[in-house]
Amino acid sequence: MTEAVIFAPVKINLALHVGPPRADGYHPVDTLCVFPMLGDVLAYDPEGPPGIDFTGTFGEELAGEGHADNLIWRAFLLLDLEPQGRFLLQKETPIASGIGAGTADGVAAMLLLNDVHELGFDADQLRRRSLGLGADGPVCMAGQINGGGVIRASGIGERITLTERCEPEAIVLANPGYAVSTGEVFRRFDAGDPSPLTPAAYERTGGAAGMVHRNRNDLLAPAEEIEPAIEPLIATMSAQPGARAASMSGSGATCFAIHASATSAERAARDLRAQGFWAESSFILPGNA
Ligand SMILES: C[C@@](CO)(OP(=O)(O)O)[C@H](O)COP(=O)(O)OP(=O)(O)OC[C@H]1O[C@@H](n2ccc(N)nc2=O)[C@H](O)[C@@H]1O
Ligand SMILES: Nc1ncnc2c1ncn2[C@@H]1O[C@H](COP(=O)(O)OP(=O)(O)O)[C@@H](O)[C@H]1O
Repeated sequence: MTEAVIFAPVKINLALHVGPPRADGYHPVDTLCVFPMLGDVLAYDPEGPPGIDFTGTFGEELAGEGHADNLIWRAFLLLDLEPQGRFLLQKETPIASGIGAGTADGVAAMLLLNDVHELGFDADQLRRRSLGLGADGPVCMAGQINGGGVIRASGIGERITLTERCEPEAIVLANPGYAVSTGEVFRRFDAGDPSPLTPAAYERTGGAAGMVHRNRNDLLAPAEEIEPAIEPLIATMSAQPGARAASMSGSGATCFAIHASATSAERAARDLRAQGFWAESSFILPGNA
């Protein structure tokens, strides 16, 4: 068998409405996600010695954690497959940063294993099993299978209620350089005595920027309590020439801005890097459906 390679795009929550916790502690959400052409690259050699090698800008950070704890390795368990073979992860995305990159790596591993070992799981089965990667599993699986587009998820993230093509708009991502724990952000959200969940507004009018303007990220305020650099970063990104809307993704601390053109997005990312942020510009993947 030959080595197989897959790209694992990150997830951006254009909208993230959250309700008070359920009895099991998990929170109901209604979220609209898109997938920029930014992410990690995962290769798999089914005949290599068992394990994961790490490379790329953020590879070293993960190498210390060992392969058994990596979401990539969990893919074997979720597909009822005996762990085998060697992965190479080119890690180009910040860890624990609200863009579901670890989850996307796990999803990519599930897709590779399903393909290489001809396991025969269909899209529905893969989506259901991907919940074992975390609440973000199904939305990341749906996004990767669809090649992007707008994916809407509810429940705690397991119910995919919309999959639609979108425009390949220019986008900038920036991170202040601190990992923010998702669990801790949700705990702070609870301390704010949350109101019942309000559904996110979805209309194509105004594209991705319209979806940001019509909605909220309910985790922004609690994330900001943990990482005060978030609000000023959003303000900076909103004020950059060509920016049409800016917000924070997921539980943070990665922020994003939708841009009028690739040129303004590239310039904005360059300026943010010069200010010391991790920043990249790209396009939103339009998707197949
Ligand atoms: C906030 C979101 C928005 O897309 O994204 P990220 O910030 O992680 O990218 C997700 O809901 C995160 O999904 P994920 O990161 O997979 O969460 P999990 O590993 O399942 O859970 C991490 C922690 O968040 C809490 N959690 C997660 C999802 C949810 N709907 N309610 C929760 O209360 C869990 O209680 C747990 O303590
Ligand atoms: N392949 C992976 N990439 C990133 N983080 C991973 C991976 N596997 C396991 N993790 C663990 O998952 C946690 C958060 O993952 P990540 O998806 O990056 O967060 P977020 O959804 O907030 O962007 C980290 O604490 C990290 O230790």
